[in-house]
Amino acid sequence: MGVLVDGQWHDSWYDTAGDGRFKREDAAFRDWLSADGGPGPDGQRGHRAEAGRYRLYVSLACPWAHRTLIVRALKGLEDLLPVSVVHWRMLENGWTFEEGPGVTPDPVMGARFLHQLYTRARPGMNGRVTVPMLWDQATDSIVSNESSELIRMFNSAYDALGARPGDFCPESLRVQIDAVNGRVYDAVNNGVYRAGFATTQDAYEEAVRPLFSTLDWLDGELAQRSWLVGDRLTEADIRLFTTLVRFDAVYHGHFKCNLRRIADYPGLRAFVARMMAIPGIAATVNFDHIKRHYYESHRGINPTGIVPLGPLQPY
Ligand SMILES: N[C@@H](CCC(=O)N[C@@H](CS)C(=O)NCC(=O)O)C(=O)O
Repeated sequence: MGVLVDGQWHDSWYDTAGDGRFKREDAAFRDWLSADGGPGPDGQRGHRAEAGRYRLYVSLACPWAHRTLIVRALKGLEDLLPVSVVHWRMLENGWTFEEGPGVTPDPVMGARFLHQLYTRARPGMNGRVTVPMLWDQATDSIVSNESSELIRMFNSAYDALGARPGDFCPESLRVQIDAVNGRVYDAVNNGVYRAGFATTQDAYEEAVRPLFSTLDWLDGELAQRSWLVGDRLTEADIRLFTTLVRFDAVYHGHFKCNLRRIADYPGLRAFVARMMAIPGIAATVNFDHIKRHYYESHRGINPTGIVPLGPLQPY
């Protein structure tokens, strides 16, 4: 794990010095992919969607990258938007393309490390090298490395190029979707990381308590209806799912989020099963990469790198 400083790679762990709290850095690349190359909703620089022009870099372990893989699958973008998968283990060189089951080599520059693509796009780059990342082969640069924005782009950018119909963030539900996303992001998606990477007892408890009160609330909501917003699958469900599906396998043990398991919540458990049954979604879930990434990469939390055998049947 490391960070780029003036374009040079430095091996370093997250800085929680001071109050013991993990703080997530904002994504560095925030351009927009659109059908006509026009600007994004907040005036971001636009890139025109074209078949085969872009490449999505993901880790199958990463819940943020997983969002983008799900929207890609639901929208049927497999032939329009190729994917490169990094190795699950993220140590002193960050994400790599080391050979391994499910890992795909980088065709853009034969990179060994993902940080080489980041410095190719921005030679003096400062900041973290993260997945997901969308590469533009025409401009030889990065469009975006922010998953919440990438899934909104994929939702419509390829519609005129043969994407499967489907709107996972309809205008009429957007205010509700944003409200649920905000709550789920703070307490659940990022909450598990704030618990796992905390380096003081207070910082840990400050993350775990709202995490479980939010899971209690979500369980109640999903006991009454199938989806979080309206009566259809939306982006809010996809964003919740990628954390829940990892929860019992890694967050419960490795990140010490162990007041309850998702298997103990009838509403949440049924929700994960419902998501897994949607055609295309189960194929985006790789428990081998998920478990091995967390337990083998975070040596400060799990120094031996031993990967637990359970749970027997995650889903
Ligand atoms: N805001 C980003 C966060 C992405 C992120 O933190 N990805 C993790 C993997 S789960 C990563 O690449 N971490 C490497 C690092 O922080 O150095 C997004 O949602 O796209």
